[in-house]
Amino acid sequence: METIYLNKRNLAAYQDMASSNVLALGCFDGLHRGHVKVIQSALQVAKERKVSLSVMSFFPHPKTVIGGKECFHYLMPQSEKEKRLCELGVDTFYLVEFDRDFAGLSPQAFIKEYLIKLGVTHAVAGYDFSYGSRGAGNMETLKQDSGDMIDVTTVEKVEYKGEKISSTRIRQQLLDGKVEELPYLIGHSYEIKCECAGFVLTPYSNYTLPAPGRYEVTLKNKWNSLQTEVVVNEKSVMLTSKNQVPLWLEGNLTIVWNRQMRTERDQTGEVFYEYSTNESSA
Ligand SMILES: Cc1cc2nc3c(=O)[nH]c(=O)nc-3n(C[C@H](O)[C@H](O)[C@H](O)COP(=O)(O)O)c2cc1C
Ligand SMILES: Nc1ncnc2c1ncn2[C@@H]1O[C@H](COP(=O)(O)OP(=O)(O)OP(=O)(O)O)[C@@H](O)[C@H]1O
Repeated sequence: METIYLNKRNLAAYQDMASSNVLALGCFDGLHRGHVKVIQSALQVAKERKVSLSVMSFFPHPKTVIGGKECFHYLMPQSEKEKRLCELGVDTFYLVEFDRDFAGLSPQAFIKEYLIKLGVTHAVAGYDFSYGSRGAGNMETLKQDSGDMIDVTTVEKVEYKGEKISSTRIRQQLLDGKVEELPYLIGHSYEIKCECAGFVLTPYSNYTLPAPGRYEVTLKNKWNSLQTEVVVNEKSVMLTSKNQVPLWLEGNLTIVWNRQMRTERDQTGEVFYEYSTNESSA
């Protein structure tokens, strides 16, 4: 998979090199089940049409530019998104620089300069995708904005428990410490890559830590895995003292968040921990 960091300065050069492709559109932070459905739908169209599959995403997240949100909780760094998109069969990943100039493009200008001139013949996105200044363009206007040059597939809402699966919902679940339910939203447990030194696990940037508390997790690298307990503080994760720390834990690790543990007190007032029981099923 080729990743192209696209901006107004290099756009013309990539337009010159463009060939026919199917494009999936959106931010895709966390690559949850709704996102995967969009990309799989686009892959199917690309196979039918025998053309390549592209994904166009925006960085930084539009909400940080439009909404002025300085502290934004990303679910995954771009490097992780690239890895997952490659596994999903994407040939070209356009990461467009989202700045105020870009946000001000009219819907028609965006479709012409960033889709038609980049060889897009079919666009795929979810039912709620929007584009162009003030988010005025949507899935109903896309074909018309392209002067009928681009066909459109709209993916219907993917839900869990009657509500849309969204990156916002996943962020909220993490901030509430409810990691047990995330496999139903993401398709697998939430994972964070980190650096382990002694008892301290320091997450790399652009992940969202679950709320402070105690969790049952799986720690893994390429060769080993260990089911254990950790305590989350403001910015770091600590192995609990009862852990025997095997040597292989030092260095790069992935934390797989399995479930939060509840704090309980026995009759003498002594604190102990139990697995939370509010697990849900699909
Ligand atoms: C060219 C362009 C201009 C945009 N301008 C705005 C804007 O002015 N206001 C806004 O809220 N969102 C704007 N957006 C962001 C979209 O509303 C939307 O968040 C983005 O296309 C990503 O889609 P997604 O949120 O479905 O992933 C713009 C998007 C594009 C592609
Ligand atoms: N649950 C869903 N069902 C179908 N399509 C979806 C779903 N969630 C997102 N999409 C589509 O996936 C693409 C990426 O969407 P986006 O990054 O805005 O995800 P999101 O989960 O809605 O994010 P946020 O909560 O930050 O708005 C868009 O085309 C969007 O319409």
